[in-house]
Amino acid sequence: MALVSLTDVTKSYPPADRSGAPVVAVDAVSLDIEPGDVYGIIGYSGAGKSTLVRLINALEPATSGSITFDGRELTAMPERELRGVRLGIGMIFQQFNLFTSKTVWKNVAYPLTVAGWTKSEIRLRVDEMLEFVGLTDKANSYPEQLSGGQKQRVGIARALATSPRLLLADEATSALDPETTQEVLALLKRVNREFGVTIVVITHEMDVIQSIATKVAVMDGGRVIENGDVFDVFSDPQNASSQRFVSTVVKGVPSPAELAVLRERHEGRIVTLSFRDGDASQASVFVDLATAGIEFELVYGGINDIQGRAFGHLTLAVRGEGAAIDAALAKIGERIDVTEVA
Ligand SMILES: Nc1ncnc2c1ncn2[C@@H]1O[C@H](COP(=O)(O)OP(=O)(O)OP(=O)(O)O)[C@@H](O)[C@H]1O
Repeated sequence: MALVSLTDVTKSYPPADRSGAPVVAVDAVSLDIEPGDVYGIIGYSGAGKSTLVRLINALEPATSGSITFDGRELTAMPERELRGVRLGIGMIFQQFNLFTSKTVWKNVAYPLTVAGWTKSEIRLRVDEMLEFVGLTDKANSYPEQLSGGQKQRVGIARALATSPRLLLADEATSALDPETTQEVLALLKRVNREFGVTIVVITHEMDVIQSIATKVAVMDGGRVIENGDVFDVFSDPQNASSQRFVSTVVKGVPSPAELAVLRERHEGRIVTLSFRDGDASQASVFVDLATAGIEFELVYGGINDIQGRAFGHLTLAVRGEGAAIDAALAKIGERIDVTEVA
């Protein structure tokens, strides 16, 4: 059973002025987040990601549709019960949202105090969490004495202290430099693997999805326009907006401008070969070209690795006798996608 299930969920806000139309922030979204998923939700600013998060952690009611958490319908639940559900959901933020007047130790202890844990239980748990995030030596520091990465590690320790089943990370690495981002993402991977916590990662950065997510939903104008396994969406995005996001991290097919440069620099025909894990091997394709007496040169592209599975687009300049090239490309085209681009 899905841990979080959204069926046809819509959230609209009243118009800013009386003559305007309502703002549909989330539009007929259906999504299943399974236990153990690291589910990435990507979209540009205004796509509806933060609204979706507020619906999942029941901070706001949906206008229509159904949302279940662990099989329980949230939409009709009384506030007292919703509070219980929220305890099962941890949250981390772009700006960390730590209490600046409390030490690191007290920040992590806070949700446990609210949940009514005893002093000795709290002591054990806070020490355990600080050790997990590698900040035992910072227990008595204040947030302002920490780097951004350390602050987010405190945020993670605090969010996980009460052992939630779901962690919502809303642009949690957007304020961090690339190296610190990778450290925090590595920590989130451990949270997922070692504690079995399901994670929803909201971001506008595709490399965050590439590093950590197992599934991804692309949002645009309040709608989920594409979703599925990260490998499938990265290796074969179906939608123009998804293609734009993918192209920020995957060097794929050359753009028209890049193609013009390639054409100037290289003689012969230019073809793009698209490889996908499970298709023909690169070696067999190159053997086919060589046996047909075709000269070839790799001029653009690369191979990507998504969770141990490879895919990529290799653009070649090929030279040789026209009919021989046609025959070889036709033979290769039976096994992988071949696009003659110039
Ligand atoms: N409380 C609100 N009242 C009115 N309109 C809202 C409210 N919250 C969000 N919206 C509108 O809903 C749309 C989606 O906003 P949302 O913040 O969910 O997008 P987002 O993808 O999270 O963008 P960002 O990354 O900039 O936060 C926007 O047009 C926004 O102006």
